[in-house]
Amino acid sequence: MRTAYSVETVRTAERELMARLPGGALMQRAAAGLAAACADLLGRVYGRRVVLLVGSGDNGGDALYAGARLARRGAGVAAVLLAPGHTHPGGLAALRAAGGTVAAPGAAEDLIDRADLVVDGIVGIGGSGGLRPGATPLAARAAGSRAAVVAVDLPSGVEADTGEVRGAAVRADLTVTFGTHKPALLVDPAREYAGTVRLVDIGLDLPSGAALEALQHADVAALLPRPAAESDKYRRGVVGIAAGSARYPGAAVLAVSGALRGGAGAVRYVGPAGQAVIARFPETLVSDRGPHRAGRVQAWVVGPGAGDDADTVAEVLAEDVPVLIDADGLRLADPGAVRARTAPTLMTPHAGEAAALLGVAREEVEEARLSSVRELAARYGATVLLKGSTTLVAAADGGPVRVNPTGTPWLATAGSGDVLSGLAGSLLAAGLPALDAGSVAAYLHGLAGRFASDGAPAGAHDVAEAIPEAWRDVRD
Ligand SMILES: NC(=O)C1=CN([C@@H]2O[C@H](COP(=O)(O)OP(=O)(O)OC[C@H]3O[C@@H](n4cnc5c(N)ncnc54)[C@H](OP(=O)(O)O)[C@@H]3O)[C@@H](O)[C@H]2O)[C@@H](O)CC1
Ligand SMILES: Nc1ncnc2c1ncn2[C@@H]1O[C@H](COP(=O)(O)OP(=O)(O)O)[C@@H](O)[C@H]1O
Ligand SMILES: [K+]
Repeated sequence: MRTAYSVETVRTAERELMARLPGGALMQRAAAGLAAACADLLGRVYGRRVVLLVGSGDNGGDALYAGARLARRGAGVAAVLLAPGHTHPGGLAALRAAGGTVAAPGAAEDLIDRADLVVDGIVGIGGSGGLRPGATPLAARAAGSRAAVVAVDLPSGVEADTGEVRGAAVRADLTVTFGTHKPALLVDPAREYAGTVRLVDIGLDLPSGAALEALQHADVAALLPRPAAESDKYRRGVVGIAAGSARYPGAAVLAVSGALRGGAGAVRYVGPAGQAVIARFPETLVSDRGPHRAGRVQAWVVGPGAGDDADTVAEVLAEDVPVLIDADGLRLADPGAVRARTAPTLMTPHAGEAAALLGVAREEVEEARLSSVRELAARYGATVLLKGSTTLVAAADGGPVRVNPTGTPWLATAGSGDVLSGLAGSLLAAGLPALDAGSVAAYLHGLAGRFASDGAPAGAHDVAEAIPEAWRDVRD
C-alpha cells in the first residue's frame, strides 16, 4: 500500500525523530537524497549549470545543501534568493564553501535560460496560497527553458494536504519528496505539477492513520474474491442490475458486461432493456418484475441510463443489501432514504454529478476533489467514489481516502462509467466492503482501460472485455 500523510502528521513525526538525532541530521539526509536524484537526472554532474530557487524556509535549506553537494562534484551552482534576509544560514554557508555563488539582483532570468537544471526550493510543506509575485515569473521562465526542473518535497505553490492549486505553481519534471508522499503528490490538479515522484527515506516513523492510501497489485490481489471448492453460483454472490431505459438500453448492457467480470456467481437484470442484455449476454438472469420480485441478490446496482425511473431507485434503496447508486440514480435518489439505509451504500458520481449533489459548480469539485469526496460521504452517510482524472473513494466515517493509481484518460469514453458500476456492484455482491469494492473496481477498471487502449482509443465494451486480463495481471 502506498500512503500519503498530512503536513500535521509529518511535522509530529519529524519532531520526534529530530529529538533523537544530532542537529541538522534530517536535513542532511534530505539533501543527500535530493542531490543523488539531481545527479541521476543530469547523468554527468561535472560542468553542468544548476540554478537553485531558494525561499525563506527549510525547503530552501534542502536546496542549498544539495546544491553544495553538486558544486563539490564540479557543477556550476548559483542560488537565486527569493527572501534574501531570510535564507537558511547553514545552507547558504555550505553552498559558498563548496564554490557555489549567489545570483546578483536581476541575473536570475539569464541564469535560468542557460541552466541544465533548476531546483525548486521556494516553499515546501510550510507553504499555502500559490506562488508569490516574486517567484511566479521565475517559475514560468524555468518551465519555458530547456532546463529540467526538480521540485524539493513538493512543487512550490500547491496545497500539500489537499492537492488544490490556488494560484501559480512550479511545474516539475521530478519531485523529490521526503519521508512520505504528501496528498498533493497523488491528487489532481497538484499531481500534474509534480512530474515523476521519487520518495527519499529519511527515517520518519509514521503512525497508522494515513490521509490517503493507494492500493498496489499485492493489496488488490489479496482482496479479489476467489471461488472455493465448495462454491456455487449463489454462494459466490448474485448482483442485481437495475439500469437502462428505452432511451439508453446500452447502459444496461455495459453495466452487465462489467458485472459479469467482477466475481459474482450470477447477474440478474431488471428493467426495460432485457432483450438487448440477453442478446449480448445470454448468461444474464433477466426479469421484468421490478427489483422486489426479481429474486434474491446480495447487492444492487441502480441508476446507469435509468432516465427518470425514480420508483425503481426508491425500491432498490429500500432493499437491505449493499447498493451502488450511479448516474441518473444519483439525481433520483432521495437523500433521506440514502442516509436512512443500514446496509452499505456506494455512490459513484463523476465531478458533474458530485457538483449537483453538493450544490456547487463542477469546477469547484474538480479543483478540490479530496474535500468534495469527503464532504459527500459525510453528508450521505455513504461510501463515495468520485470518478475522473484522480478517482478517490471515501468512507462515511472518515479514515484514509483511497486514491486510484491505475487510471488513464483513455477511460474518458461514453459508457465506461457503466462498466465500472457493474464491476463494483459485482464485487459488493461477492462480499467486499464498500470501500474495498469501490477501490478494487477502480483499480481493475483503470488497468483494463490501459490494456484495452494501449495508446489508442478504446470503447467502453473494450474496457469491459479487458477486465479479465487486468484481473490476471494483478493475480500474477
Ligand atoms: N518535515 C520533515 O520531516 C522534513 C522537512 N524538510 C524540509 O523542510 C520543509 C519545510 O520547511 P519549513 O517548515 O521551514 O517551511 P517551507 O515550506 O520552507 O516554507 C517556509 C516559509 O515560506 C513562506 N511561504 C508560505 N507560503 C509561501 C508561498 N506560497 N510562496 C513563498 N513562500 C511562502 C512562509 O513564510 P512567510 O514568508 O509567510 O513568513 C513559510 O514559513 C519541507 O518541505 C522539506 O523540504 C527536510 O529538510 C527534512 C525533513
Ligand atoms: N481524465 C481522466 N483520467 C482518468 N480517468 C478518467 C478521466 N475522465 C474520466 N475518467 C474515467 O472514465 C470513466 C467515465 O465514467 P462516467 O463519467 O460515468 O462516464 P459514462 O457516464 O459515459 O459511463 C470513469 O471511470 C472515470 O474515472
Ligand atoms: K518546493
